[in-house]
Amino acid sequence: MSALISSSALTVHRPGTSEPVLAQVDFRIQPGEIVTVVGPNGSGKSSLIRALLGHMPLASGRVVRKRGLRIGYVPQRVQLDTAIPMTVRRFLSLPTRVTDAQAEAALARTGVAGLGARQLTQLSGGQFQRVLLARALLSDPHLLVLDEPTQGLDQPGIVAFYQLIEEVRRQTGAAVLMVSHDLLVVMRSSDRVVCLNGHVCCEGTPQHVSTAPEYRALFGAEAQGTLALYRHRHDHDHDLMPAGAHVHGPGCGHDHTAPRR
Ligand SMILES: Nc1ncnc2c1ncn2[C@@H]1O[C@H](COP(=O)(O)OP(=O)(O)OP(=O)(O)O)[C@@H](O)[C@H]1O
Repeated sequence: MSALISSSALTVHRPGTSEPVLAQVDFRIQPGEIVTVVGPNGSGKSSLIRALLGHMPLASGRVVRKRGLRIGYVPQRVQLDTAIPMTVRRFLSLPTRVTDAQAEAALARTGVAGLGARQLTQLSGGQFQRVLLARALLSDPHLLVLDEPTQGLDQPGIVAFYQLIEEVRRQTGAAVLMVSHDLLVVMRSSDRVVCLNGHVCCEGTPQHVSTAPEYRALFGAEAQGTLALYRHRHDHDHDLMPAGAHVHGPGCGHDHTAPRR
């Protein structure tokens, strides 16, 4: 299966800096995959997204986007000019005009049906994120790209938004590339995680990344929480079997050094 976007040895500089913001990044995302990029502030996550989308020049390396690739992009920040009133319906027709039926269907799909007449400035943070997602879906994308889509949401709002992303993937088959700081939710919802700090520190399944020393060094105490998630995702019960006698199911791979439940 050919990748939707791939990069090899991608290196980018920011204006006025001599050190690369990102160095030698090899990356790929396949159709239907959910890939999340994590990393500390300033580690180059947004730069990677922008370079992959062709929104910033490469210092060296290569990016290949599949021919005819349709991308739905939800940027990290949207500047709303509060002096210019704009309804959700009108916003959905920017930059490409859509019919009322298309607009309403997109809002329904992201759980904000009936908000078309509302002013953008009157939406809650969670509603606004869903409207942004609805707009990104209007182009029927092969790939959804979301840069910190849950910023400013509370924990239930974050969980609900990720559930929505998984639902959208199920319904549309679109791949999803995300930047996120919500480590626990990321680990539950992604197929693959890329841990970045100017270069790729580690990558792989959430289970692999959460146990990688590089990830634990970067995220410290927070990493313990995601590790615990896997230590408790056993496929058998220790209490029912004598010590050492249990059998692992495929992919269980839990840590025997962890305290037993
Ligand atoms: N417009 C810009 N001009 C110059 N340097 C920039 C610009 N935008 C970002 N940088 C620098 O590039 C580096 C990487 O920034 P980037 O926004 O890619 O990181 P990030 O991992 O997405 O950070 P965050 O988690 O804080 O959003 C940082 O050192 C930042 O200061």
